Amino acid sequence: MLNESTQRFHATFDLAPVGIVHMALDGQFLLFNAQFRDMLGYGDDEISSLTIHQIAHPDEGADFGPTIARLLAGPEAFSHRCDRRYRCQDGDFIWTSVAISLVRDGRQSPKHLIAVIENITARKQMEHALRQSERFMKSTIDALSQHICVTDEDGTILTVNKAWQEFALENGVLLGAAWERKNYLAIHEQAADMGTHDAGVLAAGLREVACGVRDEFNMGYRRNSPTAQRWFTVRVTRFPAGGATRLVIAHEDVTQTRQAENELQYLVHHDKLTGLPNRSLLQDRLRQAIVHADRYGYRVWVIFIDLDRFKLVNDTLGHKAGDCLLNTIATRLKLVLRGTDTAARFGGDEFVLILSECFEEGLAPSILHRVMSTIAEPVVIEEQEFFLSCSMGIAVYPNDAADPETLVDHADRAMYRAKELGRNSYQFYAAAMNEFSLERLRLEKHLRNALERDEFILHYQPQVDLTTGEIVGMEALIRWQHPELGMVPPDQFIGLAEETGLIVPIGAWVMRTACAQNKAWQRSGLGNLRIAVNLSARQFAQENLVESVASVLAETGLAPQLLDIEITESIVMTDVEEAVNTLNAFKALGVKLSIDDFGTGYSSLSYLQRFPIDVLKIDRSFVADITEGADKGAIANAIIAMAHNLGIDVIAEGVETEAQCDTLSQNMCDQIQGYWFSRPVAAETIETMLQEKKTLPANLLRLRAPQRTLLIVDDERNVGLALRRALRSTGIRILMARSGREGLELLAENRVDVILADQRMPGMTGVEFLRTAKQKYPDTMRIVLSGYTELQSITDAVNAGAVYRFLTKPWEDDQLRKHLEEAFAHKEMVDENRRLNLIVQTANKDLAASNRQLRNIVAQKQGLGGQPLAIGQRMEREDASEVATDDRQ
Ligand SMILES: Nc1nc2c(ncn2[C@@H]2O[C@@H]3COP(=O)(O)O[C@H]4[C@@H](O)[C@H](n5cnc6c(=O)[nH]c(N)nc65)O[C@@H]4COP(=O)(O)O[C@H]3[C@H]2O)c(=O)[nH]1
Repeated sequence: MLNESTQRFHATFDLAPVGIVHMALDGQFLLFNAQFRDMLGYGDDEISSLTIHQIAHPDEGADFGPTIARLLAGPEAFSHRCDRRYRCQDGDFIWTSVAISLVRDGRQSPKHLIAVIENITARKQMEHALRQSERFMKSTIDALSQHICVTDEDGTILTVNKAWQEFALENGVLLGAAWERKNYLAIHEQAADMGTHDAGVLAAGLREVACGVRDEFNMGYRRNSPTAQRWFTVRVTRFPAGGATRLVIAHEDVTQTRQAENELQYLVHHDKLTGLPNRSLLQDRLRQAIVHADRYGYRVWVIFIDLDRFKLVNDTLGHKAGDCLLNTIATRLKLVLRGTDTAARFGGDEFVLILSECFEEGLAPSILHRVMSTIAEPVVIEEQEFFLSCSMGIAVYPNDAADPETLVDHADRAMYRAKELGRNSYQFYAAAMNEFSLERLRLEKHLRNALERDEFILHYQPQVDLTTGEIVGMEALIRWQHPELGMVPPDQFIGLAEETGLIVPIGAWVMRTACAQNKAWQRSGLGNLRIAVNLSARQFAQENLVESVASVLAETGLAPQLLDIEITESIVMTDVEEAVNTLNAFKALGVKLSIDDFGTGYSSLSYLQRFPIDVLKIDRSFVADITEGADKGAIANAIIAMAHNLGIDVIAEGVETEAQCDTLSQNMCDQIQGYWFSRPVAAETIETMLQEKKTLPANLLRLRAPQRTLLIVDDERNVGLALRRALRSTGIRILMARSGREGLELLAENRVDVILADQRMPGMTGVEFLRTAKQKYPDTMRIVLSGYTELQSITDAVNAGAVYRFLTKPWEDDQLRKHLEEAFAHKEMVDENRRLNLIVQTANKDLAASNRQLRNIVAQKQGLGGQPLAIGQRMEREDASEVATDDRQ
C-alpha cells in the first residue's frame, strides 16, 4: 500500500509540469523532481550538493531568511508566494514563480520546506517587453504636439500625454493630475449644457465612436476666452484593447494656421490699403444681397463713386498723400452706411456702395447727400487742407439689371455720365443712358464736320475794370451753330472734342479767330483790349503749343500782351514741372496767363507761387455766395487777398447782381465778368458796346465816394411814406421793404449802410429780422423803430449787438435825421478804415506784382537763354505805338 502510494507520489512528483523541491530549513535541496532539474540544467548530483542560497539571484538571496521566518511564524497551512530568479547551470538566470510551504512533524515542529517552482521567464520577458513598449508608447505620445487623451468607452480618462497636461494647465481645464478619474464625455456634456455649441457636437461624436456607430470622428473646435480665440482640430478614434474599448482623443491647436488662413482669406477679399472689401468680395456681397432681395422683396442699390481730380493729389503730393486720402475717404464711407450695407474699393479712386434691404421704391436723396458731404469734408495732409468732390452713378436691383456684374457696370456708366455733366453730382442709371452713348456717337460725327462746314462762331463776354468801370478785356467763348441741332453750348461738346482729340484743330481755330478779331477791333480804334482764350487739357499738352500760339500772334499781328491764355488749375496741376516749363515759355512769349475756375480744384498756394500767373478768375460758385453774408463771402475775399499778396490780379466770374459787383468792388477785386454787365455776345454787339463806351455805374467803382443807402422795413405803407418824406432832403438812397423776408431779399441784391426796421411786423418782428441781418451783414448799422411796450426784447437785442439803436414811435423828424446821420457817419468811419486797409493792400499787390515780373524775367533769361524772350520783345516793339503800357489790362 505504502509502496503503491510512494510510487504514485513519485510518478506525480516527476510528471508534474512544474519543479518541485523539498528543502531543509537551511536551504539544502533534499528532494527535487526532473522538471526542477531540467529547468535549471544541473545534474542530479550537482543539485544535491547545492543550497537554494547558492543559486539564488544576488539581489534576492538574502530574502530566504525572512521568508522562512514568516513561514515559521505563520499558521499551519500558510504558504508563501513570490517571484524569484535562480541561476542555471549555464550561468543564466531564469524567472520563477515560487510557492513555499512548511512541512511540520506530528509535534508541529518544522520539518522541511516544499517549494513548487514554475519557470515564468517567458512571461517575465513578455511583461518586460510590454512595459518597454508601454514606456516607448508613453514617451512617443508625450513627444507629440497633439493633445492626446485616452479614455475607456464610458469616457473616463485613462491617460493623457504631456501636451494634453500642459494644455489643461494652461487653459485651467483640469489641473495637475486632476484629469485622473475624470470623465471626458461628462465634461463636454456639461459644457454643452452651458451653451458651448462645439462641446455638444464633440460629446455626440464621442458617444457615436464609443458605441461603435463609427470608428472615427473629426471636427473643428473653437474655444473662446475673453482674451483670445483659439481653434482646434479634434479626432476621436476607437481602439480595441484586449477585449476592452479605448477611445483616443487627439486635439491639436491650429490657431496659428487658422489665423494665417483667415488672414489670407482677408487679403484675398479685401483691399490692402483701405481694408474695404475688394472687387471679388463686392461681387459676392452683391450676389448675397440679390438672393436676399429676391426672398424678401427688397431692392438693392449700387452706388458707384469716383473721386473727382484725385489724380492731382497723387501727382502733386505723391502716392503717400494719395493713400492717406483714400484711407480717410474709406473710413468716412464706412461711417455713413448701415451695418447691412457694404462699402468696397473698386480700384484706384473708385468706391462702390451696396445698400441692401431697402423696401422703398426710390433712394432717399439724403443718403446721396450724406455720401457727397462726407467726401467733401476737408482732408488734412501734411498740414494742408484738401477738398475733394465726387461723381456718383446709381443703379438698382431688380430694375436696372439682374446680376451683380451688370448692376455695377450700369452704376459705373451712370457715374461716367455724372462726370460728363460737370462732376460733383450724381446720376441714376436709366436705360436711356445706352441711348446717350449712341447720341454721343452721332454728335461726334457732326463735330468732325463742324470745322469744315464753318459751323463754329465765337461769342465774347466783356471783362470790366472795377477801378475805371471800363471794359478792358473779353473772354472768347465758342458756340456751335448746327443746322439741325441749333446752338450747341460748349459744355455739350468741349468734353467730346477733348476726348476725340478734335479740340486741337478747334482750339487752333478759336485762337486764330479770337486774335484776329481783337486785332480788328484795335485797328478800328476800339481800344487795346485783352482777349482771353480758353485752353483745354489736351491743347495744353500739345508739343508745339507755344510755337503755334506764337505763329498765330505773328500771323494776326496781335501784341502778345493782349492775349490772355486761360487754363484751369487741374490742367497745370496734372504735371507741375511740365506746366511750369510751358507757362514760362508762354511768359517768355509775352502773353498773359490766367487760372480759370479758381477755387474749385486744388488751390495749392505753394504751387501757385511757382506759376507765372497774371490773373486768377474766382469761380462763379464763390461769387454767387458773396452777398450771402460774412461766412460765405469769406472764400472769395480770401482769394482776392491771397492773389493780391502774390501780385496777381483777380477777375470775378459769373457776377449776376449789382450787390455782388458792389461787394467785390468794396473788397478790392480788380475786374468782373458776368451776366449782370453783359452775357457773352456776338462780335458786332461788342463793337456797339465799345462804341457806346458802356461802363459800370460810378457808385460801384472801387475807390468811389460811397452813396448812403438806407433800407426801411415796415409793413405799414403810410409809415414808410412818412419816413421817406422826412428824409427826402438828405440825398440818402432809400430802399423800402414791407416785411423781414423782403428786407433780406433787398439786402442780398444791394449794398446797404443803415437799416431802419419797424418792430411790429407780421411773420418776423423787427428784432428777429435785425438779428438775421446782423449775422449775414454784420457791417450794417441796425436801428429798430418801436413802441415802448416791446422794450424788453429790444433791450436784449441791443445788448446782443443785433441792434445799434432804437427809436420810438411816433418819431420827430429832426431827431430821426440826427440819429440817422450819426449811424451813417459811424458806418462811413468803419468803411473808411477798411478802404484804407485795402488801399495799402493794393499798393502791396502792385509791389508784389513788380517783384514777380522781375523774377519771371530773370528766370526766363536764365532758363531759356533769351531766345523766346526775343520773340515777345520783338512783337512788343512792333506794337509799341498801339499798346498802352498799363500792365493791368
Ligand atoms: N451762370 C452764369 N454763367 C456765366 C455768367 N457769366 C458768364 N457765364 C458763363 O460762364 C462760362 C465761363 O467760361 P469758362 O469758365 O471758361 O467755361 C467755359 C470753358 O471751360 C468752355 N469753353 C468755352 N469756349 C471754349 C473754347 O473756345 N475752348 C475751350 N477749350 N473751352 C471753351 O466751356 C465752358 C462754358 O462756356 P459757356 O457755356 O460759354 O459759359 C461761360 C459763360 O457763358 C454769369 O453771370 N452767370
